[in-house]
Formats: sequence, structure tokens, C-alpha cells
Amino acid sequence: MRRWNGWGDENFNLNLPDEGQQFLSDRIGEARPLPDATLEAVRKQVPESRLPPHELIDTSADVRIRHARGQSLADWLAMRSGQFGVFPDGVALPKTTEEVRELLAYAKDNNVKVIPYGGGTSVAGHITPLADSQPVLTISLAAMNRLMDIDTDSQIATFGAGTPGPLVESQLRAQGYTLGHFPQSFELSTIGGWVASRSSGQQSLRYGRIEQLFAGGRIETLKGTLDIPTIPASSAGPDIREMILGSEGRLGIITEVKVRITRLPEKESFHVVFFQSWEKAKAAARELVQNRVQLSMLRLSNAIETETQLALAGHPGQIRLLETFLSLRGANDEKCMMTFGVTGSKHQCRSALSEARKYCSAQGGVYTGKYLGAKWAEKRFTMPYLREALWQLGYAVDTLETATDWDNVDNLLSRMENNLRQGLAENNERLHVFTHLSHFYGQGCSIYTTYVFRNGDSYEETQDRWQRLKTSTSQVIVENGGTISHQHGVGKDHAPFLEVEKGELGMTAISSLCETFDPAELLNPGTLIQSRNN
Ligand SMILES: Cc1cc2nc3c(=O)[nH]c(=O)nc-3n(C[C@H](O)[C@H](O)[C@H](O)COP(=O)(O)OP(=O)(O)OC[C@H]3O[C@@H](n4cnc5c(N)ncnc54)[C@H](O)[C@@H]3O)c2cc1C
Repeated sequence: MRRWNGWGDENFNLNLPDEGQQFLSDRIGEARPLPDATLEAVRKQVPESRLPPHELIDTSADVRIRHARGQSLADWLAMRSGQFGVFPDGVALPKTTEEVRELLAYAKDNNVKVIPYGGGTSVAGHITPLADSQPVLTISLAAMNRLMDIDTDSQIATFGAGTPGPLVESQLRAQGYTLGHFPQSFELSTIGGWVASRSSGQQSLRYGRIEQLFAGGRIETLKGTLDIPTIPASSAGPDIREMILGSEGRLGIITEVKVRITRLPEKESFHVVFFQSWEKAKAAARELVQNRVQLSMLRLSNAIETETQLALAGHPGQIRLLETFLSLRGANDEKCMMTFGVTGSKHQCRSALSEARKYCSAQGGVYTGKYLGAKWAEKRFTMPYLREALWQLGYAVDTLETATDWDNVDNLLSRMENNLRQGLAENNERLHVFTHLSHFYGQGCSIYTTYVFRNGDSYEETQDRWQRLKTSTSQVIVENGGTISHQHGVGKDHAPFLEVEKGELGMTAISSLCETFDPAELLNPGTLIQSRNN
């Protein structure tokens, strides 16, 4: 069963090896866990539902608890402390488009706020209900999780919007196809959620972001049904799909998603190269992407992330051997690890691998083969469980991500990291901060920074620490040419920072779009753009 107060399956745990614990303790000190609230205690806090009864709506306490929060650190603190704040008044799990339509009509008639819910993996406060005088209904698409149609001539598949990653892939694989969309939240996030929050998968270099994969579909709105036909390309004015991508539940409920699929590749492998310095590693990554080498994924860790990954991996004997080998080739303390993937026919993979090695060698890269790449692939979707292990020890972990042009990458990255490192100086607390680049483009790349800090003495203090770090670093991002989000979306947490990027006129246009579909502001208020009433 899914954890009610954290990530993933409650029967699956990932342990932090002793060396990893020592590594963190050396850097930021030993931590103390905060006490977890029990489910029983939280149940007692759930207030009576304010919703008029409806046969499709469940108002029991457990279902409302399980749909009240996403997966940001703020959400974790709320769930673990039991201080949820607000619960939805009820949850509906429609099975058909007709039921979604019926629920929207009910919401309109009864002046009920609606939060569309995919897998609840938001890390930006998308699905958290706000305190409101009107009742809040969460509509989960979880029961609409089937492959509905597959057109192998056009390579278009139609899915129920609530289909989670593993079901998308298993249903396609059974017919020899893949979508190739693998966000790290793959285990729980859904195809409708990916579209609604403009998600990006780890192999976006080959398959594209969700924007490139989303071909059309059906959206139920308070003003009627919007059907978006699948057309390979068009010059017929603005693209309606672009309106839906990143709409974050503000315009309507996506019920069917049509996506562009690809035949399963003949071969796939992941490889690791180490560089002597950040400069050389970054130059190699830029060369690879600007010369359009056909990689399927690329990730470049800075020196601290490289050191952290090797320390947390366990197996100290093997890591020492690797480090001796790398040292003999000039890659020492400043070494940076690059992981890349090749996917396709045997011929395509061979040629991409040989091209990639050529560009890496030109920057002095030390190629170490497939072993570490295979380890990355093995753990790519279980890494989120590490957060649970860190939490049990008393460490809080969160990430900040953005994207910028190549000429600004170093500036933005160092400002983000420095701001985080100094962020708790007044509490005499050190942070462990590290970064990787991923999602590479000819023009620039995404920057993904992780920070670990010790919990405060109380939940309130820990929440205050997080809020200060999050707000000040988000400000640093938008003031220094970064987007407020490359892949996590806007939600409620990033909404105050959106105007810097979109401009006043841009924000007016987005607000007008929301008003066109939802004049009474019933759909997910406060997400994407701040609520008119708050
Ligand atoms: C550990 C972890 C790793 C992550 N890794 C990545 C990553 O690699 N790449 C990435 O892009 N993101 C990542 N994320 C963020 C998150 O998984 C994505 O934003 C994802 O797209 C959300 O999908 P979901 O189905 O969980 O949507 P939810 O979290 O349920 O909802 C997100 C938003 O979409 C709206 N929505 C959902 N479904 C619908 C629908 N059918 N119709 C209308 N609106 C809808 C909701 O109202 C909400 O505003 C990660 C999150 C976590 C916790």
C-alpha cells in the first residue's frame, strides 16, 4: 500500500549505508529525528465534510488525508507532524468521462472548488487545498488508467489521464512500443499530470519532453468539452495543446491523453565518464548536445555531487579502487561524473557511443564503461525512497531546479548553491548542497540542485528553515535569468515568482485564459496564478 505520509510503497525501504551516514554527519553534523504523527491522530483532526452528498464522492477521513498533500518538503513536514492544515471535503474517483462531466456540473451547481489530482507527486503545492469558505472536492483520475486505443500506423496511443508511468509502459510494451517518458516520479505520476504540469523525463534527449509527446486529447471544462485532434504539425494559428500543457488543473480536467509513441528500441545502455574538472566536463556536455550526438539521456554531476554519489553508494572497497584508477588518469578531488545513455538500433547505439566517446576524450574524459551506468538505471526510480531513510535519521532534503542559457549556467548555479549554503548561517547550521545538469539543449540546460539540512528542534523551526531557503533561492533564480521551474511546474509555491518571467501583460493573458474557462474561479484556485480571493 502507498505510504500515507511519504513516498511510495510502505513495504519498500532504501537504507543509507554507514559510510553515507558518516559522510553527512562529517559535513553538517549529526541529526535528530522529529516524532511522526500517527494516522489515528490525524484522523481525529479531519473536520466534517461541507459537501452536499453525491454518490460518486467519498467523504471518509482516510481518503481525504491521502489526497490532501503532495510530495514537497513542506508537504512532508505537514504529513509527518500531522499538521495538515486543510483537507479536501471529499474525493471522487470517476471511471468515465461522463462521470467527470457530472462531477463538474455538481461543482458548478453547488459552488464547490475542484482540485484535479493525478498521482499527487507535485513538489510545488499544486494539489494542496487552500482554506476556503467554499467546500473543496478533489477529483482523482486514478480509476481512468487504461490504454484505450493504439494506432500503430500513426504511432498514436490514447490513455485514460490517470494512467501512472508503470501502466503506461507495460501496456505499450506488450504491443512493442514505448512512450519513453521517465520522470524520476515515474512509479506514481500519471500521464494527465505530466501534461498538466509540463513534465520532463530522464530520456528527453531521445523522446522529447511531454510537450513533444502530447498529440491531443479530451478535456472536460466548466464550459463544455474540448477535443484536441491529433495533427502532426500545423500552421493554423496558436496551438490549443500549448494552452493545456502546464494548465495545472486551472482550465479543466484532462480525461484522455493522446501521445506519440515509438517502437521499442533494439538496444539501450548507459555509460559513465569522469572528467578532471567542471570546466572540461561542461565543455564536453555542450559539445555533445550542440553537435547533436544521438544520446537518449545525459546527466552531469558537479564535483560535490560526484563525491556525494560515490560516498552514498556504499561499497567503499570498490569505490577506493575506482578512485585510484581515476587518480592515475588525473581525475582527483575536482572530478565530475557524466552519465549518458544510448538507445536505438544496434547501429545507432554503436555510432552514438563512438561519437560520444570522441567528444569526451577531447576534454580528457576517462571512460569507465557500462557498470556504473547500469547501476544508475537500476536505481533511477527508487532513489526517492532515500528521502525516507534520511528523514528517519533527522535530515531534511529538498531540491530546486531551473533552466538557463549556456552563457549563464555557471553564474546561476553558483548563486543558487551559495545562497543555500549561507541560508541558515544565522542558525549556525551548515547545508550540504550539490548540483547536476540534465535535460540538455543546444541553447542551455536545466540545473538541478539538492540541499540537505538538519531538522530544527521542532516542526515549526524546520518549516521556517525550509521556507527561508526556498523563498530566497527562488528569488535568486528569477533575478538571475533562470525559469522558476524547468520541470516541476508552478503550483502554489512558485506562483509568486511567475510574473518576473511572464511579465505583466503575459500574466494578464494567462489570467484571462483561466477566466474564459472558469469565470467563478472554481478550478484549483491559487495554483499557477495566485487566487483573486486570497
Ligand atoms: C521524487 C520525485 C521526483 C520527481 N521527478 C520529476 C522529473 O523527473 N520530472 C518531472 O517533470 N517532474 C518530476 N517530479 C514532479 C512531478 O512528478 C511532476 O510534476 C508530475 O508531472 C506530476 O504528475 P502527477 O500525476 O503526480 O500530478 P499531480 O501531482 O497529481 O498534479 C499536478 C498538477 O496537475 C494537475 N493535474 C493532474 N492530473 C490532471 C488532469 N487529469 N487534468 C487536469 N489537471 C491535472 C493537478 O491539478 C496539479 O495542478 C518529481 C516529483 C517527485 C516527488
